Amino acid sequence: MDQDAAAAEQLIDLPDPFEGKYPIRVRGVRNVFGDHVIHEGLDLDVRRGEILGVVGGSGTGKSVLMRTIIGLQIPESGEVEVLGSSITDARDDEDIDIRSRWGVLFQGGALFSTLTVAENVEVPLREFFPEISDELRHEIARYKVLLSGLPAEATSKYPSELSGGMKKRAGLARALALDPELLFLDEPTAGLDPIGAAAFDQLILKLQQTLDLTVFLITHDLDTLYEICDRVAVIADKKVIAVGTIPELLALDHPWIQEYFNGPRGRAAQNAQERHDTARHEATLATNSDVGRSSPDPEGA
Ligand SMILES: Nc1ncnc2c1ncn2[C@@H]1O[C@H](COP(=O)(O)OP(=O)(O)OP(=O)(O)O)[C@@H](O)[C@H]1O
Repeated sequence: MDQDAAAAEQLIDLPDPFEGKYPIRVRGVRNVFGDHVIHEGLDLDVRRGEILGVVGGSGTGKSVLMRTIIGLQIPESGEVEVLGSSITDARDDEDIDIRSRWGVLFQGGALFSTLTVAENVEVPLREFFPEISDELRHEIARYKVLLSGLPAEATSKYPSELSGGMKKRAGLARALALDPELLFLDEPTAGLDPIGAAAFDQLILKLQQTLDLTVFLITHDLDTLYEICDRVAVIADKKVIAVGTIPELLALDHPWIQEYFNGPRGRAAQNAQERHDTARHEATLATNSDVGRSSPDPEGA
């Protein structure tokens, strides 16, 4: 090999500088438990500022993938890069630095049962910012609880005193404690009634827009996918077999994708979404025509 070719190969081998477009990049991940292969050659890019829904049949490895991305599961091979830093190669201090830039809502909330809601929210603040005063830490926790849609009284309640929906909101408040750039949500609407689930969807959407979050959202909830996800990643056959908008996925002829989105529940969610879109459109038209009626006539007629 001549010198130029060797130099070119070296350049190609250099890692891409992090330009912020893909805060999460997963390449060739293989996860195995015993002789059970969960992921084989799994790739995924998550775009900055999107809500990415992650779907797949039960046991296909959605939670294992999330745990791999946040460094709780070490893959047998492959690479995971978050915010430009390798998770798979991270030294301890780097790892801690990156951990403070994401928030996680685990299935079931994973709240400490012996701590109040506010104390739960304070846990990451104590860990990453031990220098801040008690007063400021209490104030931040209270603010995050309110931001998550809980009443102020909830701060002093214990998890056992909360409904399922309130527990999710408390878990969300804790996930938001450090003003994260990335939010990981594992089945956030599971176990909520349809009204509670829809409200939680809207809360996630509002927070994502207000706080400029990138959201990795594992769900089985078709309404959530239609209502708030920008794109959806489908896990099947041990890898991400497709990523795209729902119309893009519907154009694929993979049997699981077709059954999922075009089965009875998928069609019901699609119809519900169409009805919502029509209602929103009509409401916008009605508001605009009201505004038109009450506005002064620009021509002075
Ligand atoms: N620590 C572990 N040890 C052994 N097996 C595990 C471990 N964690 C997960 N698994 C197995 O890996 C597979 C994928 O699990 P995972 O929880 O990621 O599935 P999932 O797609 O999130 O499923 P669900 O939709 O039902 O929550 C399952 O068969 C599970 O039993």
